[in-house]
Amino acid sequence: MTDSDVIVMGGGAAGLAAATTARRAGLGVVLVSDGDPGGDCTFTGCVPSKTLLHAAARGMPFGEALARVRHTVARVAATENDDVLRQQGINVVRGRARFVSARTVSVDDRRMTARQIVVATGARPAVPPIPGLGRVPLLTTETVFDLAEAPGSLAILGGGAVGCELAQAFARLGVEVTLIETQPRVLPALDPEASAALSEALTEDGIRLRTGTAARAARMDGRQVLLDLDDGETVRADRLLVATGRRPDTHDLALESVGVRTDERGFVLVDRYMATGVKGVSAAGDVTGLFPHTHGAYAMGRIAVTAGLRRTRRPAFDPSSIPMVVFTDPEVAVVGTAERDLSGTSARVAYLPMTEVDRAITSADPCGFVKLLACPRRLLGTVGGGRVLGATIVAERAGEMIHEPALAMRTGMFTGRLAQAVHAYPTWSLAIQQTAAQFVGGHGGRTARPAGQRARDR
Ligand SMILES: Cc1cc2nc3c(=O)[nH]c(=O)nc-3n(C[C@H](O)[C@H](O)[C@H](O)COP(=O)(O)OP(=O)(O)OC[C@H]3O[C@@H](n4cnc5c(N)ncnc54)[C@H](O)[C@@H]3O)c2cc1C
Ligand SMILES: NC(=O)c1ccc[n+]([C@@H]2O[C@H](COP(=O)([O-])OP(=O)(O)OC[C@H]3O[C@@H](n4cnc5c(N)ncnc54)[C@H](O)[C@@H]3O)[C@@H](O)[C@H]2O)c1
Repeated sequence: MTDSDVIVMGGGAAGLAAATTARRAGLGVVLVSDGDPGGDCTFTGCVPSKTLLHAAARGMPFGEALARVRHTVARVAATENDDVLRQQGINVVRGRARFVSARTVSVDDRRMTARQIVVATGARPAVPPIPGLGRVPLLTTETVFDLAEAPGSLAILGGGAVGCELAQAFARLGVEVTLIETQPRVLPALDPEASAALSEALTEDGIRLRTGTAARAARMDGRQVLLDLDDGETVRADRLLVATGRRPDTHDLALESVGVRTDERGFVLVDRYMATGVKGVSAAGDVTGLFPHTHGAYAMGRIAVTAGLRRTRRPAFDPSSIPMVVFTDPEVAVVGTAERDLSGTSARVAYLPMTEVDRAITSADPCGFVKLLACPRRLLGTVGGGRVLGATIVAERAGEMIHEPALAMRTGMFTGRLAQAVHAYPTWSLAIQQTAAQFVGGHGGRTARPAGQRARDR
């Protein structure tokens, strides 16, 4: 029996953050990982997908692009492997962890106890119950980066972040891509204008978008996959990638035996301190379903440990000002509240198309926009432009630009400060200054409008 202060189940972003935070606090830590530390982000998520997008944008041949992916994954994995963790004093145990009690975990025939246990077991691709799909050799994000050669054609189910990013990467690598999304638009959870701008870009890349329709059956015809869609069309492709979301990896943890509650999809229920309600047991990362991105997983992993250490001023997880980015070209970046949730309120919207931003004009294709949302401040009203509630940016560098409004939100800044701060010319970020100026006077004839009201001039 091994005894320690903290046992972390899972070696992905959340688990690594929990383990390193605990170690830095001087605690004895056991990290149980059933695979190489790094998890989804390093091996099957962010790192391979961003490398593939980068290689595809530079016109690399498929074989070279996939070799680049393997090389990059190995490079990142080497920064967080067992040796690196052991040097930090983290005791890495390989195997699959399972609860024996709220203080005891088993890994194969080994038992370990700790005062605190962090569940950070992540999520796995979810495959929808489409008749015939079980008999089709499908790809998921766990296998797509292992392809030895380029398929001639690829059908992708799901137009979320994975579907859009990989559709563009494969299309630019010369693969004929059809993207099928049940909702009426790609990235259905985001601002409709962002979906429209990205749809245009994906279509320009030669991707066939089939939105607002579902596959009702899947079958093989020789070596090809056939998908019968609701609207009567049959999509034929050499390979099929399923990117329809993820399910939590909790089925064999014996959570119920220790009283840890899950929602109807199996995600672990936690409060804002990442506590499960069972004393000493917390959870972090994708397994909670709260904010399924690496930086969210890191933040949750840190909080799961630090909140357990402190009685007062406990850090809490607050995703309201954490940005997320879809790394397509153009990038789509979002933080905070969306315009559709502000209709009928006193919130105002400032909008600037990239066709009016000099840096975008100097690039080949000035597509996209910046949209900032702000509301009056208590007692002060719209003085100083109010405070920032959210932003959606579609632009070549949207992923970098989004952090300025995110910081404004996090620090409760007056929106007008973004307009006052002199930005360098001609940067992409200058678009933030120009958009913010619409809350405090105007810019280029544009002023902020009430949320939910369509602008006359796009
Ligand atoms: C294709 C793709 C691209 C993505 N791109 C981005 C991006 O660009 N930016 C971004 O922020 N996010 C991105 N994400 C999301 C990001 O990868 C995840 O949000 C993040 O990796 C979640 O980390 P986690 O630690 O919660 O879970 P995971 O990384 O899944 O880690 C959980 C680990 O626990 C292990 N495990 C499971 N059960 C047990 C057990 N019983 N015992 C021991 N170990 C166990 C698992 O094998 C895994 O290694 C992407 C995801 C995908 C699929
Ligand atoms: N850049 C990033 O931060 C990034 C990139 C990729 C993935 N991720 C994360 O990884 C996770 C998985 O991404 P994802 O894109 O698979 O999930 P998702 O939930 O973001 O998107 C899944 C999409 O599939 C659609 N869908 C569901 N069932 C379908 C069906 N039967 N046929 C066609 N479409 C269907 C949904 O409407 C949705 O648009 C998400 O949590 C995502 O946030 C993040």
